[in-house]
Amino acid sequence: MIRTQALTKTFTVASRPLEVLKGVSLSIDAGAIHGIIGRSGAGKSTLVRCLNLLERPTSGQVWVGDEELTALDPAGLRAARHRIGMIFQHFNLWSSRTVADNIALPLELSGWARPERRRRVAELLDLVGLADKANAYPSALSGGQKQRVGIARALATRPSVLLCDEATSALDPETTQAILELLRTINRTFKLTMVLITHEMAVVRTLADRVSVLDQGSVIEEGRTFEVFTRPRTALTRSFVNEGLEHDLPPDLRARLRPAGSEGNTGPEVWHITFTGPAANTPVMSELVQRFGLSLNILHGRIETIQDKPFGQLVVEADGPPAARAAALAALSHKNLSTEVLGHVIAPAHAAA
Ligand SMILES: Nc1ncnc2c1ncn2[C@@H]1O[C@H](COP(=O)(O)OP(=O)(O)OP(=O)(O)O)[C@@H](O)[C@H]1O
Repeated sequence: MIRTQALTKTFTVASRPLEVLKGVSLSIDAGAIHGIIGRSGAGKSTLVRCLNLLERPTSGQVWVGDEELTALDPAGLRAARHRIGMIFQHFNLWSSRTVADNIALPLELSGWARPERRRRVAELLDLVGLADKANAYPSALSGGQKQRVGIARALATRPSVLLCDEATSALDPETTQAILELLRTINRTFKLTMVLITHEMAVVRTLADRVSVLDQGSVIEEGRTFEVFTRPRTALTRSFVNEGLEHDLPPDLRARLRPAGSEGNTGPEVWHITFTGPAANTPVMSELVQRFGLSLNILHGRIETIQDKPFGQLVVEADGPPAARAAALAALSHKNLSTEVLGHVIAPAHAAA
């Protein structure tokens, strides 16, 4: 449904070229929800704005359906944009228009007659649960309600694609969940293809079928969300997946944690083990103790779900001779468990020094 080929975008900032997208090729199936994650400044917003040509790429092509948007004339592009909805972090509603009139705007622009507009707006208000707010003004709505209006407006002309630029970043966690559920329902009911740009990993975990990781204008990792999150291949993706993990460690231990491989690595190590599939049902920990004579101290554990599939994460402090630890890590890898050495723990006296 959406394809980009070697997309580049260079801005000119203070008379100097700033290369923000460096050859991005994406392919997103019809009906899929595709997440794009990356650090601030990675180029996510620029990329999503290039998908509907709000931003014209410097080079490369964009297709939506069978149509190459980058080859269209202005009239063709205006027509194509009716098939691509977009929602924004700050909703972008017209404050002087009522909720119903905000939703009707794209219908007016594409020439719908008044009776059809009225019918379509009523349908959309029902869909997003705001039938009783038709005549309210945006200033009288909560953030979640404003985003519901944004979603209704984006869907007004029955697009086949919905672009979501940080759609829940301005909302509290509870409202975020409600909006994500609405987006999921819309995706399933209308088989709408969605692109989610976000820095919130929970959003991607909950909704996205696939995810691309953008770093300094290039896609460095792409795959099914479950695979990318349970087996990250790059350090950047690992840091997204492990977000918050270090904060869940006991403060005393966190203060004594040093990077793996740094000097004085004689103390216990801290391992982060991710359990997926059949291995989650085997007594892995007791095997490590019995077979390798390790002493294991469980520091933190959590079960998360990605699109309703559970996976476990365990952080343990592993003590024992280096050879036994290495053998245990090899055994974990043999069981197809993903293990990362987060670091080693130095003695309290050492840390004080
Ligand atoms: N219109 C523009 N003119 C000049 N520079 C721009 C323009 N739009 C974006 N940039 C620059 O491009 C880079 C990428 O910005 P972009 O907003 O795409 O990143 P992002 O990954 O969405 O970041 P964030 O998560 O912080 O929104 C930044 O350095 C930004 O300053």
